Amino acid sequence: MYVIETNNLTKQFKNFTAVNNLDLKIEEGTIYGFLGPNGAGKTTTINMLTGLFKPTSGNIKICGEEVKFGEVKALKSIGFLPDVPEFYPWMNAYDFLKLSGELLGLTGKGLNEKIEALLELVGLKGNKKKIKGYSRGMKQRLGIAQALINEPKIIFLDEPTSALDPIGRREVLDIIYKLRGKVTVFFSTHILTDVERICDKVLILDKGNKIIESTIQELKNTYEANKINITLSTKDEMNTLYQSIKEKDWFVESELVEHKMTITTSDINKAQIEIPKIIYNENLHLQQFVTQEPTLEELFMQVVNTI
Ligand SMILES: Nc1ncnc2c1ncn2[C@@H]1O[C@H](COP(=O)(O)OP(=O)(O)OP(=O)(O)O)[C@@H](O)[C@H]1O
Repeated sequence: MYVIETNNLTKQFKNFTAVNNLDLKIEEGTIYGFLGPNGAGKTTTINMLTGLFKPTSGNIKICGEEVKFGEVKALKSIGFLPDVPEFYPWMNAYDFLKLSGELLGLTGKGLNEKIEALLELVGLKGNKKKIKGYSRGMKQRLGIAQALINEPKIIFLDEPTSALDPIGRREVLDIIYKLRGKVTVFFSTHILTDVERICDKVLILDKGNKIIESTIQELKNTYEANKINITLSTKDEMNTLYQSIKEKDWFVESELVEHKMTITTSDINKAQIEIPKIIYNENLHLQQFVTQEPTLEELFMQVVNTI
């Protein structure tokens, strides 16, 4: 069974289509990266999945239960951290989680134990500070704890790392990673390195359309490497190599820094065979020859530029 399933999910704002016929099938326990440039339709999709926006057409099932706008039944199994979470600044983390739990009908020792475990998970245990003194990263971590308080099967995190510095981002990603296999995490972002670090599966959305959905490795396999990094002994040797390859039909461009060169090629197989032959024939001293895997960023640009 899929924990999140949508068919032809569409949202129009007047004549503008923000999300277009989106089909999702997400398996339990997945860390799912929902990727797209600004304005792609990520927040609109999350708002429909969490019952905040009524879809124009299409349907949504959460844990097999149809999501009907205005009904909370299907939403009992989800937790949600919006892109701009709101807190009561005069409270501390414990009191805030206690209030959040009580609003969901949780009480007593069970709630207390849950709060302690969540504070431990998000690194805020024993922290007595008021939320108004929190950094953005601390607020996001508290927001994740709040999203988990009702022991949801799925949590939706809308751009949880976007406004954070590298340390704050790492802390949030580490928490998400710890949830792997226990909770399904649906996490939107436009930061590609975040996705690369923790996601099992990724979907790229652009202008409301699903462009691609796959594992990161499949994505990398689909989009072949097209760069080779070469290091020779000297800059002169590098110039010799450059003169020999610049007219080749597979040569696209090169970037030279001292005795290191990155070559972009239109035919990685030919380049991998011909460059070592040239190096051998010219008596050049090869120190390093590495085919560079495309980064997710390069893939993203290729994918998003194809339509
Ligand atoms: N209430 C609304 N009324 C009209 N247009 C809207 C509304 N909400 C969103 N849009 C438009 O729908 C498109 C998708 O917006 P959305 O916020 O879902 O994108 P996003 O992928 O979350 O972008 P970002 O990364 O910038 O948050 C945008 O062009 C936006 O201007």
